[in-house]
Amino acid sequence: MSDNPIRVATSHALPSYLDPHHLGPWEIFLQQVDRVTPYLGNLARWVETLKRPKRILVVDVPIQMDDGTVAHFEGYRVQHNTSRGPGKGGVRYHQDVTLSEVMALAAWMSIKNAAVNVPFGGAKGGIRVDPRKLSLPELERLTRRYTSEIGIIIGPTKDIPAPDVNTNERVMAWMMDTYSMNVGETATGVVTGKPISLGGSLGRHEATGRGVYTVGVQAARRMGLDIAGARVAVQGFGNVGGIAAKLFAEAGARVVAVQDHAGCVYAEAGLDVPALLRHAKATGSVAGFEGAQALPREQFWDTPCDILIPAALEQQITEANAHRIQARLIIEGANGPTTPTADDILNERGVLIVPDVIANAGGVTVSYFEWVQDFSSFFWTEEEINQRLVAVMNNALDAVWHVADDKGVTLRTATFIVACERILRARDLRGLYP
Ligand SMILES: NC(=O)C1=CN([C@@H]2O[C@H](COP(=O)(O)OP(=O)(O)OC[C@H]3O[C@@H](n4cnc5c(N)ncnc54)[C@H](O)[C@@H]3O)[C@@H](O)[C@H]2O)C=CC1
Ligand SMILES: O=C(O)CCC(=O)C(=O)O
Repeated sequence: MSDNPIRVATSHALPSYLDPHHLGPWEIFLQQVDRVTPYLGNLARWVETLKRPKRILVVDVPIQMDDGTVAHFEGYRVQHNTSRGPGKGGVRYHQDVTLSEVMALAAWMSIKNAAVNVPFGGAKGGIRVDPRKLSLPELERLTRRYTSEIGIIIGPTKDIPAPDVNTNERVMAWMMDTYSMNVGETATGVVTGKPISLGGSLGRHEATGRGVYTVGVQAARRMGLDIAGARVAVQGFGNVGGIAAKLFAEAGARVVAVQDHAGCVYAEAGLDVPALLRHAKATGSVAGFEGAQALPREQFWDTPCDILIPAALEQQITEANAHRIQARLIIEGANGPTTPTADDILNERGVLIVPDVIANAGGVTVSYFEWVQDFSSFFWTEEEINQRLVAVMNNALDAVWHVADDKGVTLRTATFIVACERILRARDLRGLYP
């Protein structure tokens, strides 16, 4: 950190574009920053930087529907912080997406990218739409129009989108194609999570779930919890939850409960995860899976288990259900699944939480590998990717574990300490103009 005595005026006022009564996940992020501030030393003078996204773009996305009418959707791209490199983070399609939610998701990307030390800032995007209600051509038109609208701020060296909830390789291919058409050259590096034949990376599809599994195994080992035979409950059975469940089952764990948006299934002896994945792919949900007991969705939180993996949406573990959770270890596959109050309850109960900003960083880590491969046009084997991924995840977890032990804080606060120091040191070194 420089000794230059820059004085930064601080103001705790919320940005005027937010409704103070409906801050949602952004409020959680602000509380997490407040918790870490006392540990930041002189860098704390820059902390307000984290409480204000660098850039916010809200776009109208009009498309022609199949019946000839024109529908308008609200889209967002938020670049939270770019002190350490271009913005990086996924794009979510969901009917409940809001600006404050995308702000929080972008901010968690800044923390996550710094925690695993990939050279990116944090960004995130979203469209307020229920994609299940669109036909495939409507979804393509929506994606292409959205990409054109945010095209003024994204780019391979500016901000690089990727998949998130309800987006996938196909959506990334459309985004890449639209951006490329608009700039007049094929720009594979503008998005990651692409199909392999379009500059995608081997291992990216599985990377987030593999990262969740990798840190889960490490954390379990440190707690003396055997993965073989451990009971695992998973909320969300998409890209992250589905693959994490598969890897835990392959390692001999019993995946006893899975809940998704439409149902919850339970089997004390362990679910047949490959069969459940086939069922969910064919029907769109785990609901109706034969060979398992159907539970009311809310009962998911009471299921006897050793490891809980929330891998759906934010604010799922709250003060209302934190007391009911029976797991000893929670590995956050989702972004922001635990509210700060629930965090405190679980910590007091001795439940170990591997926070989202480490646990689900495997996806962006392999996105970084994809971006590097696209720039060099030289592609690595899946074995190389997975080895590098496991090394990054293990090193990051080791580092934050050490900080947590050293300072007597939770893994979440330790991860925020490591990440905020990296971001704010970069900010400090860059200085202000003039
Ligand atoms: N895809 C990726 O590479 C990464 C995703 N994440 C996070 O992981 C979480 C899941 O993302 P993906 O697996 O990619 O999404 P996805 O769209 O592939 O799957 C989402 C899953 O969550 C379920 N779900 C949705 N609403 C639910 C609800 N109210 N209750 C229970 N289940 C519900 C869906 O049924 C589906 O099974 C999100 O928080 C996302 O931000 C984090 C890092 C990277
Ligand atoms: O792969 C990426 O760039 C970001 C994935 C993402 O959105 C996330 O980690 O939450």
